[in-house]
Amino acid sequence: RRSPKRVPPGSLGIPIVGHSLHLLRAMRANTAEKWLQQRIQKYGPISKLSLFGKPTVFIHGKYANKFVFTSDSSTLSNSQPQSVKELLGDRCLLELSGQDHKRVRDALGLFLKPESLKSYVGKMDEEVRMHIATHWEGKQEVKVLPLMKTLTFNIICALLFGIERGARREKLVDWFQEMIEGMWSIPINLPFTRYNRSLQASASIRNMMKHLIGEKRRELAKKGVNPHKDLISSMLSTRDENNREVIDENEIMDNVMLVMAAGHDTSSVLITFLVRILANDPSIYAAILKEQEQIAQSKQKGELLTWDDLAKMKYSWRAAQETLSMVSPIFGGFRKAVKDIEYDGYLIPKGWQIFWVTNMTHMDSSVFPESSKFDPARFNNQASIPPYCFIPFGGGPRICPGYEFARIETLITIHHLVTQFTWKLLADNFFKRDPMPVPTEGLPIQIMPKTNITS
Ligand code: HEM
Repeated sequence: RRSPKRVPPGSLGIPIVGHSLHLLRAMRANTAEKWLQQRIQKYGPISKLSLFGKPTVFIHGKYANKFVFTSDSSTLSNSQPQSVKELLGDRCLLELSGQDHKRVRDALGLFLKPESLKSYVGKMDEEVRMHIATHWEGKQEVKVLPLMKTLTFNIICALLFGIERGARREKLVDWFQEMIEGMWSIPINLPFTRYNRSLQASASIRNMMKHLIGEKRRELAKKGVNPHKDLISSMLSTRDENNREVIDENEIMDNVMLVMAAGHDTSSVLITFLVRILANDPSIYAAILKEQEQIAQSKQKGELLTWDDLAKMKYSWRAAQETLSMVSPIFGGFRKAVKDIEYDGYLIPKGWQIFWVTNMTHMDSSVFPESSKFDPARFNNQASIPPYCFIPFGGGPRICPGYEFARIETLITIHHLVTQFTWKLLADNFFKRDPMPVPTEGLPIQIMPKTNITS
């Protein structure tokens, strides 16, 4: 019998740096899962290490996922590495717990719930058409990842924040890329560090956002303005029974930063890797094309897609889910022990981090047979997937609120790409994690428009 006072095996490494460099190096070589498997072989299923300046316990498997996603705020709080907290701010959803988390999440949820999203489908379709006309038509080669980041960022700016196209959006997209690259980094702020560059980008974004929030506030003061026309206006207008603002300006700022970062960098990865699969596997391409052509044929020329059309894209979404399973945009996450916790016979001391990893269960053959085979059919019967095993969007009360938003933009984009183009990869299949998956050279492809193929 183990003593309940014993912390898990492993070592905490050297102060501050700990194992962060090992993990980050393995992520860049795309061997992070192997690195974690080696830890499991050496120390067993639970082990201690030190990541991003904090003592950490690594746990995995379906019970670990359930523990992470369902423990309430008296046991676990959400905790991000110091770098994430500094870059996004300490009032963003990722840092809030209990009632505070619920209050802010409810306000965001107003915009991201399916009933609201139904009305965005046509607008999203317009953004995707405009993107393809500008960046794909007439081209022979494109780089998919940077283009998908531009597209998903434009969608977020237009639909959620009402930020017009132009210089402001373009500056923002560059700053966000710079900021996101330092999300998981050792928090040493010296002029030559990645962390320092990300902090500078974060400060520039905040400055611009401050002006934007001011503009929205002034607009709201005018008569007849719809207080729910975008996410910022809506958060500024949410009042309690005493007509006081429910979400203060710091919370608005930090959550705008979070939604912009979380909302575009993830979906762009999903669409990019789906494009990669379609280039590698003609049978998946053919099945998606069949489904999408049936929908295209049912529409007039130029008619926008609708919510009902999306409901017919069942196979396409299963292929997207399988892509998420194989290359999860989010590698994993952190929680913090609010008190001493006894977990599987070990002590997790108060204040320590808990590190969960997304695709440890996706790649577990006892849960997903032949897990390394790309097989969208495993999602035919969603109820057959055991709870807390397919977790690209997390789970429990913190499950990603942008799930539907991501589904809609992915399906609309894939609809237009497969019905208008075929493509061929121009680089190898390697990808690194930085911390998001980045394919070699951003996935350059040769594109052939459909009309040229048939003529
Ligand atoms: C393929 C696309 C996406 C993936 C794979 C993804 C994945 C995730 C994951 C794993 C989490 C963390 C869950 C946890 O800690 O338990 C999360 C949280 C979050 N995501 Fe997403 N996400 C995606 C798209 C989006 C979009 C489009 C938005 C917004 C428009 C969004 C907004 C958020 C927010 C605000 C949170 C924090 C939720 C909270 O702490 O309560 N995500 N996402």
